[in-house]
Amino acid sequence: MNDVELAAAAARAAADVLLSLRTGTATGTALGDAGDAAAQRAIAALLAEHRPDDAVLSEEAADDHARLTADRVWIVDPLDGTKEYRAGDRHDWAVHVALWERRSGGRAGDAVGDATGGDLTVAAVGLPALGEVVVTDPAPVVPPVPDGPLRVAVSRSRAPEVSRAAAAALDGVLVPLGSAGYKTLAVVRGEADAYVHAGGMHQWDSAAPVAVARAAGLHTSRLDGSPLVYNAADTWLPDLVVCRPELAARVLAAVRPGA
Ligand SMILES: Nc1ncnc2c1ncn2[C@@H]1O[C@H](COP(=O)(O)O)[C@@H](OP(=O)(O)O)[C@H]1O
Ligand SMILES: [Mg+2]
Repeated sequence: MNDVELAAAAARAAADVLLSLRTGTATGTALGDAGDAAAQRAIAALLAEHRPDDAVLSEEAADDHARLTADRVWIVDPLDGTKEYRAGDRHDWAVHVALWERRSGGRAGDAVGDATGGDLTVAAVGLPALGEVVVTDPAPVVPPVPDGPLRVAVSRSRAPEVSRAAAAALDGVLVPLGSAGYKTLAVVRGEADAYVHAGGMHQWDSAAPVAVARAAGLHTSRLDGSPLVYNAADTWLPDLVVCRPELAARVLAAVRPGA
């Protein structure tokens, strides 16, 4: 099994346990907690079996700083959009499995290009409620823009002000959705044209979806236009823009800090 096949298998394994828990008796917070834990176990077991020497950074496990000197680090969010998952009848939640690899010659703290000496290389994002797993290879093909106003995906529970600025700059409309993975994949799958977030997030919330979005040819960056850096010591990665490349200049002009 190569890396992308492993990422997809891990996302599928997590999707299976999450879907099966959702048809059981647990509801609300108990369902969210059970889902987080079961999806973490499913992914961790596959990674440990097939890549025992790789490091892992997961929302649901202690952060082992050995990852900072490792050559290969899986960045995992076993269940992104926990609120939407536990709502029971929503489809906007996701499973994130990404691989970060050190560039040849890249050192910890390397300041060249990406500040961590490496970057995301492979990923799978599971959209269990849709029965889909979207991967970096084969790269997804973004459908053409449909007629109608441009659509900016935004957190349904904490919509940042900059998302409104982006929608205004595009003469577009806001589409409130849960899960950073689902919103990024909404742009990949042509349900939205941009996704703008600010105010807080961690590396695992965006790593796998951003890798898939990059593979699909979409623009991905921080609000200030700088690259999204993964496997940094601090897991906090608080803002991002994912959009069709032809919209990037207009979106960034509207959301840049101080704009
Ligand atoms: N201000 C913030 N601080 C920390 N995490 C945030 C955040 N805003 C969003 N997130 C995280 O990003 C993911 C998507 O959020 P949203 O659905 O609001 O867009 C969620 O991940 P989890 O569901 O894995 O916790 C959420 O917890
Ligand atoms: Mg998350």
